[in-house]
Order: sequence, then structure tokens, then C-alpha cells
Amino acid sequence: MHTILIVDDLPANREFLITLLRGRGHRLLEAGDGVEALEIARRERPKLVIADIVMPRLDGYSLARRLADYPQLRETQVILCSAAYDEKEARALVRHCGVWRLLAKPCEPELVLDVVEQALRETRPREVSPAGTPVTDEQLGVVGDKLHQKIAELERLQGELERRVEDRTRELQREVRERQQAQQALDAANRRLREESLRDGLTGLYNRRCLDEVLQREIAQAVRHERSLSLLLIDIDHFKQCNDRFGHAAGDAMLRAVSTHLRAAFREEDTVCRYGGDEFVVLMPGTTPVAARDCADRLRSRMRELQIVQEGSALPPVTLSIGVASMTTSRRSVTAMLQAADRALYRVKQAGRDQAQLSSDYMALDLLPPHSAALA
Ligand SMILES: Nc1nc2c(ncn2[C@@H]2O[C@H](COP(=O)(O)OP(=O)(O)OP(=O)(O)O)[C@@H](O)[C@H]2O)c(=O)[nH]1
Repeated sequence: MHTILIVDDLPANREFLITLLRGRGHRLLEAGDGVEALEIARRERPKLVIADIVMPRLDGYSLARRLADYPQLRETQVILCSAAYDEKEARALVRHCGVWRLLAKPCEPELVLDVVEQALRETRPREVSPAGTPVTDEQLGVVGDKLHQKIAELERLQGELERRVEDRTRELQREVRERQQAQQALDAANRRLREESLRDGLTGLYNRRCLDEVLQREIAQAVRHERSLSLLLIDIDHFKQCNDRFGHAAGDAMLRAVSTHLRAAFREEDTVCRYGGDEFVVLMPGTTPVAARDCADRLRSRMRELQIVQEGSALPPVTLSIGVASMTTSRRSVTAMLQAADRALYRVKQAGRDQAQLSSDYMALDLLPPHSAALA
């Protein structure tokens, strides 16, 4: 087993040689440049150093010469790999630096293995021309200049590349930020639009479209959890007269005042909607028919006390007609429930207004206590 030190500033190049030599029973070490390689070589005494030529800090030629400064590394052989320096003087320099072989990149795997095995078998010490040898110094100067030019050029290109990458990264970050902001604005606008599409413009209550959605959901919940569900269909009595006597603006004011009152009168989980014109619906999950009718009665008496003043004049007291419908085993659709409430409301109007009635089919399906006289 031999120790082989692989020196290259590009990890991918080191990886190539490691992959090639792995599994051949040698100990493989890595260094990222000539200075690091020198330190490791002094410590680990590799039999072979395979190094790139163009590297930061200490190039491959200088590394080969510096290795010869250490007596313990006398038998260490050096192979250089280069894509850029295959000229005449480079080959001469290789000899003066005591390099075993110069391999041209990209290296053929078979050739690399062959050259490595030969170098490992070599027992003669390396011969390096002593410092000050004219030919060596002259050639080292030529190649050294080229190397430095090349390194300077590489550094310039690398700097340019880094600047471009930074610019592009900043650009991308800005684009991502702008897209996120646009998306947030869009989401907010969509939420606002959806909210507005579910609200009635005059009163701010949920509108009829929303009622259909919520009622559908509440029916499904009530069925699943086997709990009661009631709704009130509320109509302001003689509302047309208010419009006719006090004007449309007064009618609007009355609708807004009734809405505010309705919102305050019911629980959080109840849904209050403007059904259209002067009609409102309140959904009351978990509320039995009788409890809903009692709520409707309480609402009527409180509403009568409501004082609405429009442009200095007091509007007449508000009285309400209310049809109450509850979910039953045979009434489990939005239409069926609204129709039942509508029939009850119709009966209230027929009976002279200002009261609340339960839908009549409720009586057939559910037994009511005897005091529930006001069944539609
Ligand atoms: N001011 C105002 N009036 C509205 C609005 N929407 C509907 N109306 C009016 O409300 C009135 C409702 O009249 P009707 O359906 O006859 O109801 P009513 O006068 O309360 O009669 P009963 O329900 O039988 O007591 C109509 O004159 C509609 O024009 C609105 O947004 N603002």
C-alpha cells in the first residue's frame, strides 16, 4: 500500500482521480493547493504526489521543486496534470523540476493508472536541478509569468462571475419579493371581494347568497350531530308605508337600525342575513322550535321599543311578523326550510301581523307543548 497525495484546487478534479484510484489498495490524501500539499507531504510522506499546475498560492512546478527541499521526501515522485501548459518550455521545466511525468488534461483513465503504477514502482530518488540553474530559472520565469497571467485572468473572470451571480441573486430576490407582495395583495383583494359578495350593501348583513351556503352547511352539521336547527323569517310590518310617508332614505335608515338590532340580539353562532327588501333570516343552530319561537317573541317586544330618528323626526315603532321553521326528519333542504318559514310568515300576515308562528307541519311531526297556541 502506498500513500498518494492528490492536489487540485477544483474538488471535481480531485474527485476524478480519487474515484479512479479508489479500490486499488492505496491510501489517498487530498490538498486544495500547493501550500497545503507541502504541509501534508511533510507529515505523511506520500510515495506519489499528483498535482495540478495552475493553483492559487503555490503552483505545481514550485510545489515539485519545494518537495525536493525535504530529505524525507526524496523518493516522493511527482506527476503534474495540465490542460494549459503543454508547450516546449513547460516540458523542459518538468524535467528540471524532477517531475516524473506531465499528463495532459483531460486525462485518459487507463493512462493515468499506468503512469501511477510506474511512478509507484520507481525507487530512484528524484532529481531536481539545483536552484540557480540558468535554464531552470529562465524557463521557470517564462512559465511563471504565464502562470501568473493566467491566474490573474482567472481571478478577474471569477470576480466578474461572482459579481454577475450576486447581481442575478439580488434581482431574483427582488422578483420573489415583488411576486410575494403581488400575491398577498391579490389574496387580500380576493378575500375582500368574496366578503363583499357575501354582504348586503345597505345593511352589512350577510346576503341571500351567503344564506344558502350557510344554511346548507348548518343542515349537514345538524344531521351529522343529531341536533336541532331552526330559522326565523322576519318581515317588517307595513314597511312600504314607512317609505311612502317618510321617504326612501327613512326606509333605508329603518332597515339599517333593524339590522343593527338583529345583529346584537342573537348569539355569535347564529347567522343573520338580509333575505331581500324588508325581510331577514336568522339561522339558529342547536335551537329547538319552541326555543326559536320564544326568541322570536322576545325580539318582537324589544324591537317595538326601538326608537329610530331620521333627520330629526322619529319613525313609527317597528313591529315584526316572524315565521319560524325547524329542521325535521322530512325537512332537510334549504328550500324546504325556507318554504316552511314562508308559509308560517304568510299565516302571521293573514292573522293580523306582529306575532311569531311555528310552521304547521312541525305540529304533525313533533309534539308541541299545549301552550303553543300560535301554530301556523
Ligand atoms: N327604503 C328601502 N325600501 C326598500 C328596500 N328594498 C325593498 N324596499 C321596499 O320595501 C317595501 C316592501 O313592501 P311590502 O313587501 O309590501 O311589505 P310591507 O309594506 O312591509 O307589507 P307587509 O309585509 O304586508 O306588512 C317595498 O315598497 C319595497 O320597494 C330598500 O333597500 N330600501
